[in-house]
Amino acid sequence: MKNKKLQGNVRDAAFSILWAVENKQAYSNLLLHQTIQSYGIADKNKGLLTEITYGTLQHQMTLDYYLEPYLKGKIEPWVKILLRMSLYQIVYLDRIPAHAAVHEAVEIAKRRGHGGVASVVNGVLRSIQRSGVRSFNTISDPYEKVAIETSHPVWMIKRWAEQFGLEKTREMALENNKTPSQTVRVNTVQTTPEEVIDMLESEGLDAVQSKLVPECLIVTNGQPAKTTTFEKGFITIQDESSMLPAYALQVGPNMEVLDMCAAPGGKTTHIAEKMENKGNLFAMDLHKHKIKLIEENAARLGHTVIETEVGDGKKSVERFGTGKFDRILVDAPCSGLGVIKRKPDIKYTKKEEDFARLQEIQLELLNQAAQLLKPDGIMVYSTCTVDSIENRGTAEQFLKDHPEMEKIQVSLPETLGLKNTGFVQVFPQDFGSDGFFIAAFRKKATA
Ligand SMILES: C[S@@+](CC[C@H](N)C(=O)[O-])C[C@H]1O[C@@H](n2cnc3c(N)ncnc32)[C@H](O)[C@@H]1O
Repeated sequence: MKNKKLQGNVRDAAFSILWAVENKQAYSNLLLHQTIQSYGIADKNKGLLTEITYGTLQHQMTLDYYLEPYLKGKIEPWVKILLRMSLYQIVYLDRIPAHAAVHEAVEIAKRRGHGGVASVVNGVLRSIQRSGVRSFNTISDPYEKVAIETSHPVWMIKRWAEQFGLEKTREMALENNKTPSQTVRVNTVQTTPEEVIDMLESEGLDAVQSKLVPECLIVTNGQPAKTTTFEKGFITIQDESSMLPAYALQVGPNMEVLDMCAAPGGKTTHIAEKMENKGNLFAMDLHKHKIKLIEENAARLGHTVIETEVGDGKKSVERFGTGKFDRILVDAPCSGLGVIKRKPDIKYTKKEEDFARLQEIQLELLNQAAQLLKPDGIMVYSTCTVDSIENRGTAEQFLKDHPEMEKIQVSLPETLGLKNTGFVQVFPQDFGSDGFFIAAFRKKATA
């Protein structure tokens, strides 16, 4: 393939991202920002670029299923990517006329390859356009059918089906292919939701208060990260589910608090707000470059209560000693299966063998947290995944290993209306937010 980039061209930019995701294991969300800059994509076209890139990734296996009958013989990998993204536009984007998608595909094929490739691309796309896409009804295996229909690997569908049932799995997988909503958290130390709605409106954005978490606003139009309201520290960009751990922690002013896996600081800054910026809040993370992000966020929001610390949570007793904290959040590294809607490439890069290793790390971090906690102190374990082994499995194993700890009800905003059975698993389809897990523990006063 010739590496002929066409400045300002949305489809060429989308193609280059999809190529890098498939061949260089690049992350689509990071690459999208870089590509917008390097291609000089106009503001009015950024939405379309995002839609084509994420949409193609989200529906990749379905698109391959549609393409398969037309791809006789060997086809170069880059041509397949071009076909996928063009077919995505034809099948899923009503506002793009099919002839425009085919025309753009042919132009890219000519520029990056040659006339022969362009005529194959033209032929395949026009044939599918004429005959329509094939049905899923011929797939007899029920797991494979859901996997192809929703574009998730078969092992993932089987694993979820065993844990939650096939119907719930299908609902979740379909939800994962929707566009995520944009939510922001109001910095309640500085302002109120009503004031922020007015500020955002005066900058041309539309926002409404969420019915679930009181300090959460849903932005229905515009880019909140580009506003003065954001720059001045009145809001944080955060998914609504990620706002729940600070509630579960039952944290208040003048406490000694540790956020053990803190970067980039979304939850640290929320905890600081619940502490009314009074007390001591240590924000630890293993990676130095990520610590900088916490510091930038804290400075922007005006949170002076936060002290950052590069360190390994697995060695935090060495650092802090035992019985030091009133509250500890362990927002642990996890498989991230709850955020597929935002990072569709996770579906294809995760491997089932990653899971056992993750539970080991999670248990090591929780084991340290238990020792760091004061008697009667509360710790919260959270993940952004939907997997019973890492979630309930890790939480139950932790309780077995630590008789000095007891499970407590997860404290949540009442507006959420979640039936609280001790551990809370939010599914992506419950509220349209990320999939998330929360468990809360208290150290027995006699411990
Ligand atoms: C789920 S993310 C945390 C997100 C963060 N709490 C927020 O809300 O913005 C998990 C974090 O754990 C960090 N991490 C991984 N292993 C760690 C360890 N052994 N000790 C401390 N932090 C670790 C990663 O660098 C990553 O930033």
